[in-house]
Amino acid sequence: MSRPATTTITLEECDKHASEGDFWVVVETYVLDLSSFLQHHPGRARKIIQKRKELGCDITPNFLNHFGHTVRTFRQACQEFDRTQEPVSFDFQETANNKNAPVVILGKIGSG
Ligand code: HEM
Repeated sequence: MSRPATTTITLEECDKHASEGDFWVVVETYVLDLSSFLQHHPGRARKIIQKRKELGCDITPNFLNHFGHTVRTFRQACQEFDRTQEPVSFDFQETANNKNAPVVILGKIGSG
């Protein structure tokens, strides 16, 4: 069964969102909007920006080096996205008190 078009995003589209105020990355085919979260990343904004410059928008291997609880929080949000097929906004425990720093799963990489 095909997915609704709104949840399928091309790599080319993701590539365009590379500025600090408009910053998307891909982890395990999920497209994440980190525009709000970037400045609150516990490992500093520049770590993510630097990896994105080196690798392009898919930073999967680097994200998967994180603590287990960070990866688990991400995967739970992915499950919710798969269930609802709608964008999912979530907080990591490190930034949960700062409601201005959600990560949003916008969709999944596909051919459009
Ligand atoms: C979707 C959310 C996140 C993304 C996309 C992300 C991405 C990244 C990337 C690409 C790096 C660079 C790794 C490298 O240099 O190889 C990094 C480093 C780091 N991240 Fe995250 N991260 C996220 C969430 C978090 C959270 C929730 C924490 C809190 C536990 C965290 C803590 C760190 C720390 C401490 C480092 C620095 C490690 C070092 O000094 O080399 N990140 N992150």
